Amino acid sequence: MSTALPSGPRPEEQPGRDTERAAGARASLQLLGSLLRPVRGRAILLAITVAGAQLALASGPTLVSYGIDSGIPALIDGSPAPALAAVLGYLGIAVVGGVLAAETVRMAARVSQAMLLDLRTRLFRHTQRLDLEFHEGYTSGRIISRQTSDTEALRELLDGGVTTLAASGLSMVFTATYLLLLDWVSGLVLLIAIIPGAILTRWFQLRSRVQYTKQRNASARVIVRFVEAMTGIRALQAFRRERVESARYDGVARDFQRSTAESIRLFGLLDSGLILIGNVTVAAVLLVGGLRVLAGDIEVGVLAAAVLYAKRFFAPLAQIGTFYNSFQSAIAALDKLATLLLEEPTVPEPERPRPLAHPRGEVRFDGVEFGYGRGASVLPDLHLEIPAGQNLAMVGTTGAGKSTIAKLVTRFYDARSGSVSIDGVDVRDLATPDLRRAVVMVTQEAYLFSGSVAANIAIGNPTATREEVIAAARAVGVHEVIEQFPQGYDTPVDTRGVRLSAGQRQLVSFARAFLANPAVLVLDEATSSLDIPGERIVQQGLRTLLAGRTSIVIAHRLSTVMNADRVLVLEHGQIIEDGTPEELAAGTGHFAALYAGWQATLG
Ligand SMILES: Nc1ncnc2c1ncn2[C@@H]1O[C@H](COP(=O)(O)OP(=O)(O)OP(=O)(O)O)[C@@H](O)[C@H]1O
Repeated sequence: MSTALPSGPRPEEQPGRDTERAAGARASLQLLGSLLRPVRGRAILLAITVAGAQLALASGPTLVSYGIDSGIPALIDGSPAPALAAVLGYLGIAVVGGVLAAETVRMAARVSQAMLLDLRTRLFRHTQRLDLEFHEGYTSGRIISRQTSDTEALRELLDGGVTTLAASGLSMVFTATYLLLLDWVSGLVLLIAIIPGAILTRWFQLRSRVQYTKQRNASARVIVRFVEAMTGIRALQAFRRERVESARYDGVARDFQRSTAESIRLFGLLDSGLILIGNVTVAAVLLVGGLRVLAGDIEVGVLAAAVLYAKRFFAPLAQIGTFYNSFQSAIAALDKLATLLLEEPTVPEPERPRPLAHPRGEVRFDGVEFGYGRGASVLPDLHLEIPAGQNLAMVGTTGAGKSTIAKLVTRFYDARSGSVSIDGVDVRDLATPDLRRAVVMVTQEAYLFSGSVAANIAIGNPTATREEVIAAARAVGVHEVIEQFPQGYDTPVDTRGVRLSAGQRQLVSFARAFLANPAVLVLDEATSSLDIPGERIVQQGLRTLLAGRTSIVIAHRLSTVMNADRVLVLEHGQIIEDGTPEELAAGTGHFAALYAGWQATLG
């Protein structure tokens, strides 16, 4: 499994062509739309609540002006009702605004969490469905960031960002509107002040976009250095590279520190700039309003309200600026997620699958030509017939195409031309469950999922009873080993339970395959050298597993090869020798030389 994280801008982040961008934006919008659809009722209610809260809060200064201009004179005249109405009104909108604002947070969290849950499960199901070609090309580091940092970026935006942005925008619109209605001259002063505010915000956006990219890249480099050093810790310590690696890590960590400090400085400039513009606007409104009060054009209460409006107008701009980066990264994340969700498996399900109820296990390659992606041919023209029940061992130099043949039988990939068939049925015409029942692949890594040993074996056949699981373990010779674990078959195989040795893992994966009981077994034999008793047990288990079924084994051990019914020697995707092990060993070809070499090492 590759854990390499890309350094620098990832290919998907590099500027694409306009059409691709437009397609990406369309895909993003479609994804957002499809996530919103199930929660649209709640989202509309949320929008109404946000608008209601802002409308209520923005009416505060108007009530103040009413209180000053109408309430106080009436109070002096002995009528307290208008002043009381103003005070109670103000209290009322404070309560309504507060309640609605709190409700906004609660509702936004519910809407966003529902959308994110939907997105997360969709992502998991989708990436799980995608074929090996996709997974071999898409590094695990990237797939992890889709599920983590990208969904997190979206969460930040959906949880609070969108509502804050909407609330800020609405607050500015309502504030300006109220002021224009109350006194259009003061409103005009406010609108003029928008110009420097907008220029400053735009400047900040441009600078911060550059700075933010720098910061993200610097942060990615810190992670890459860390992951590389930790995954290569054995080599690092063995070759005493600690000092060199520390120096390299210090370098990237310092870069990250510098770019973060620069980002904070930019925020500081935006904030103080906006405060300055806000205060100058307040002074201008006060000056213009004061003169108008003196001239008798407006009342003092209106001036007070105008000053309050001017003060509250610029506050949300800083928030919009702060959210700009989150907004940017959420858009980028959405684009990447939408692109991933549009990936289609390159091995499609057949439209009209042909049944294969009782496979015998005859495998045929007819004129198969295959290469990865658009790359050169790995298998130029393969013809191969494996009768049902034959044990076939494949040997050959590295890169000869052995694993590729295995991946075509299991239909992890499709041939470019020609056909691969089982019992005369093209694998492309088999429904996935039929194919997976007929062909099982056991890989070198013998992957164990977290859970008990029994659960790991039962993956071969989820409907198997405990007796059947034990019988499978017995058959491949791992029963006694499992019995010795603290909780026997119920022992967890993760950090809470036992750590299985390489040989034990192989045996558990043999038991799993035995339980699956496929007609065709494809096996990439592990290269790991076991101690001799371990080796013998594994060999015995292997023999039981292979007995009575067709098997294609990428063989690394002489004993496996010599036990096979037939051996293929491959070179550059071509079969250069084909025969029984004895025949080939007695001949003068590649296998004979390989056999002689093996014999020599055995001493
Ligand atoms: N996912 C892939 N994408 C592109 N090329 C690949 C991929 N997997 C294998 N290849 C190429 O296909 C050729 C055959 O590889 P394959 O893994 O089938 O060889 P192999 O005989 O199994 O080798 P080994 O014994 O080293 O595992 C090699 O040239 C390899 O570089």
